[in-house]
Parts: sequence; C-alpha cells; structure tokens
Amino acid sequence: MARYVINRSFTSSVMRTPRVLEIAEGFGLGLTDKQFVVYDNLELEIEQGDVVYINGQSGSGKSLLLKDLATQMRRDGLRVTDLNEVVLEEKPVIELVGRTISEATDLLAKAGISDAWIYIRKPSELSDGQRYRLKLAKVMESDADAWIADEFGAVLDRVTARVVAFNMTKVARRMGKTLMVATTHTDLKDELAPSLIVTKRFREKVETERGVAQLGEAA
Ligand SMILES: Nc1ncnc2c1ncn2[C@@H]1O[C@H](COP(=O)(O)OP(=O)(O)OP(=O)(O)O)[C@@H](O)[C@H]1O
Repeated sequence: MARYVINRSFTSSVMRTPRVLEIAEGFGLGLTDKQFVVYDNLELEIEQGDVVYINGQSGSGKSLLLKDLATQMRRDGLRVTDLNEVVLEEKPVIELVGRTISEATDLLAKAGISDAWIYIRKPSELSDGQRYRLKLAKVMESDADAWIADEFGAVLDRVTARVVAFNMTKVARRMGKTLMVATTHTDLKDELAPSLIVTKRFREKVETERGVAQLGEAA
C-alpha cells in the first residue's frame, strides 16, 4: 500500500486591463492577489491493482490530482501509462495495437472498437470518440504498473462508456494494474467497481470512499 499526499494551491493575480478594471468596479471585485487551495494535505492510500474513480465538477481539480498521482508514482519507480501521452502513428488502426491481428482485434474490442471499417482507417480519419477508444486500447497494451485516463469516456455515448469501463476494469484487475480514471460523469460506478472513489468538491473539499469493490470482483 503506497501513501500519497497531495498539496496544490495557486496564487491568482489578475491582469489589470481596462475591461478588467471596469468589470471589477462594476461588480465590486477586489483585485488583490488571492491564494486558492485545491488540495490541502489530501492523503490517499493506493494499492497495486486498485481501481480509482475520481469524480467532481469541471474545474474542481480532477486533472491536477491525476497528474500529481502520476508524478509521485513515477518518482517511486512505478511505470505509468497516461492516455493523454499516447501518440498515435498515422497508420491503419489494425497496425497500431497488438503483436498479431487477433491480439489487435481483441484489444480493440475491449476498448469498444469492433468495426472492420475502423480497423482499416487511420487515426486522422476517426471521430474523437473512436480515437479515444483506440488510445484506451494502446493503454491496455502497455505493460506499465498503472494506467491513467483523464476525461474518461467523456467523448463517448454513455452505453459505450459503460461497456468500455467494464472491460477496462476487467483487464486491469486480471493483469494486476492500477487503473485511475477521472471524469465528471458519475454513472460508471457499477462498471468500474472501484476500490477507491475520490469525489472532489470545490475549494479543498474532498470525499473518499474505500472498499466499494475488492480486487477481482468486477471480473
Ligand atoms: N496553472 C494553473 N494556474 C492557476 N490555476 C490553475 C492552474 N491549473 C489549474 N488551475 C485551476 O485549478 C482548478 C482545477 O483544475 P483541473 O484542471 O484539475 O480541473 P478538472 O476538475 O480536471 O476540470 P475539468 O473537468 O474541466 O477538466 C481549476 O479551478 C483551474 O482553474
């Protein structure tokens, strides 16, 4: 079990343009620098193989948390594959994952792609949602210790998002990977069967819920 401590705050300084000054005057806003705290000594214990589901409204701090966890894990010597860092070569989809065609179709199916027309297209010819799923297949192919995906399933219709969440959890648990996803959507709890749910509220408020599912339950 590794323990991570997250601290994050920003000092906001406002650029005093004529329009800003007019707005400030009109709405009675003070323009002195203010510090706002996003995380204040948040302690998280994450075990290898955990599924971590990070929720919260837009701007609440989900991406910052994922990035900090990834940084700390890498500092501890863990290998982390981040969906945001996946670069797609401009080749047919079927060439981009797996060592064989059957491995490729299997990984793609788990990521929600099972259409032969998509297999033969290049990434630039895919929709955002198709590209996102292709990146998920690349993440599932990686032999890293932890997989992270921000905006998880955000560009997918909700049925596809649920199917992909279920498959990804299953693969991660089978392979003993730590899976950490962040999204504003709160509808993936059943499919992800997370071992840890982090709900980020505004300012530094955070709720955590552990033990929603034990390793292997979702498989
Ligand atoms: N470099 C920065 N300087 C100042 N404030 C920042 C910086 N990076 C992030 N923030 C602020 O920190 C807060 C959390 O940002 P974060 O990107 O983690 O939100 P999020 O929950 O992932 O949002 P979304 O769902 O919209 O992607 C936001 O209010 C954002 O404005």
